[in-house]
Amino acid sequence: MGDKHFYMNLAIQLAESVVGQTSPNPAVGCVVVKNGQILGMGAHMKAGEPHAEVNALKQAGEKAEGADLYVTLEPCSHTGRTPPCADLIIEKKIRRVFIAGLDPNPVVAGNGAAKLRNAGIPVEYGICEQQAEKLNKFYFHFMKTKKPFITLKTAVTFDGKTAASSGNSKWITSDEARLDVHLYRHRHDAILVGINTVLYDNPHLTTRLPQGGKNPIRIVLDTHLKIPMECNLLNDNAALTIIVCGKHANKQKRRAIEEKGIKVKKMSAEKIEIEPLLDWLGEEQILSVFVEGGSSVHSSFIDSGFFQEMIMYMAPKLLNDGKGTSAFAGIPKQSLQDSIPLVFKSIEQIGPDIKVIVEPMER
Ligand SMILES: Nc1c(/N=C/[C@H](O)[C@H](O)[C@H](O)COP(=O)(O)O)[nH]c(=O)[nH]c1=O
Ligand SMILES: Nc1c(N[C@@H]2O[C@H](COP(=O)(O)O)[C@@H](O)[C@H]2O)[nH]c(=O)[nH]c1=O
Ligand SMILES: [Zn+2]
Repeated sequence: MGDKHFYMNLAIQLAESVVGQTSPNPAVGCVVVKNGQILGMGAHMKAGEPHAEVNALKQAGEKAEGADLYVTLEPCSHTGRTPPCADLIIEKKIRRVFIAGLDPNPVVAGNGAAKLRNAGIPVEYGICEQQAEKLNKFYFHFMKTKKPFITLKTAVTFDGKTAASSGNSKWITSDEARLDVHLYRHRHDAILVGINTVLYDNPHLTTRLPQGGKNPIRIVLDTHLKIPMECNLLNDNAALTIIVCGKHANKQKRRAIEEKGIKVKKMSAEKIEIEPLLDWLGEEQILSVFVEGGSSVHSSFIDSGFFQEMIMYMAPKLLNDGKGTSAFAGIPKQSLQDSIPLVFKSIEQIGPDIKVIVEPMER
């Protein structure tokens, strides 16, 4: 592995360590090297704080002059909440810049690299580009679509049920699988469930990992504001919570919920439609949403065509309950031709369960 890839992999590892905490900014890592000696390493810790290049160059100090700089995203050339990194790199007299990929943010895209070249600093890019892009797939998707990246997650028995006909669903999958789910909660900006999940499970929808983790914004789709006033989500103050309702939802109920400091988003239509919801979430700078169910919510995302990834945890349990809740409750289909083509991305065992990740096939 050439030394270019060695140092870019180190920068990617730095970026990987901060995934989940930099939104709405990308997770970025940077390494400053001269004569095979690492002079500085840095990552972007949090939106609004210094960028990865600033942190790495600070560590390198005056020795940065004539050094090489490896960074997992094209250095910014604009002043958002922080000054442009490209200018700092020029000021510090860096010799060469290596970047994994261009920044899809239209404000930056290519300008950072051009600014460096115009200042006489050669820029080479495309080093470990796929790995770096995968790291920031939420950010890249958002910059392209201005809508959040949607991950659907469901947990089913071997016969595809998410609950017995009694409504009971505790528990389908193992502690190990449920712990894996909390990693996704940490990495997504928001978690979303339907009102039935709230009525049946009274969930907290918080991230409970041994190492801690960030609680995502909690979103409940509740067209008629059926949410019980005494439920956990409205009373545990664990995270920013948004209840989404339809145009005709009861005004008194809306005010009562808002008095608890909970945001109520009233859509302009009677029912909650997915595309306008995603447009609004994008405007709110929410770049990724983990949709944890239930079946009717999953099906509305699937029938709308707005989902980028689906994770299914399957337990080695056979409920064999003909009236049990099926994982999906979409509109009736005439034939298999109407099924949605998927691509299996990975299949792995987690404890006694299996975890399958699929993506919709690009049409
Ligand atoms: N019933 C199961 C799941 N059920 C998932 C539902 O969304 C449930 O409301 C939440 O997990 C509630 O829990 P919390 O208070 O938010 O931690 N998910 C799983 O992965 N396995 C299962 O067995
Ligand atoms: N996080 C990051 C970059 N993020 C880029 O800068 C934008 C945010 O700018 P600001 O509001 O000033 O923080 C963000 O949308 C993305 O285009 N750029 C970099 O050079 N290095 C970094 O570490
Ligand atoms: Zn920057």
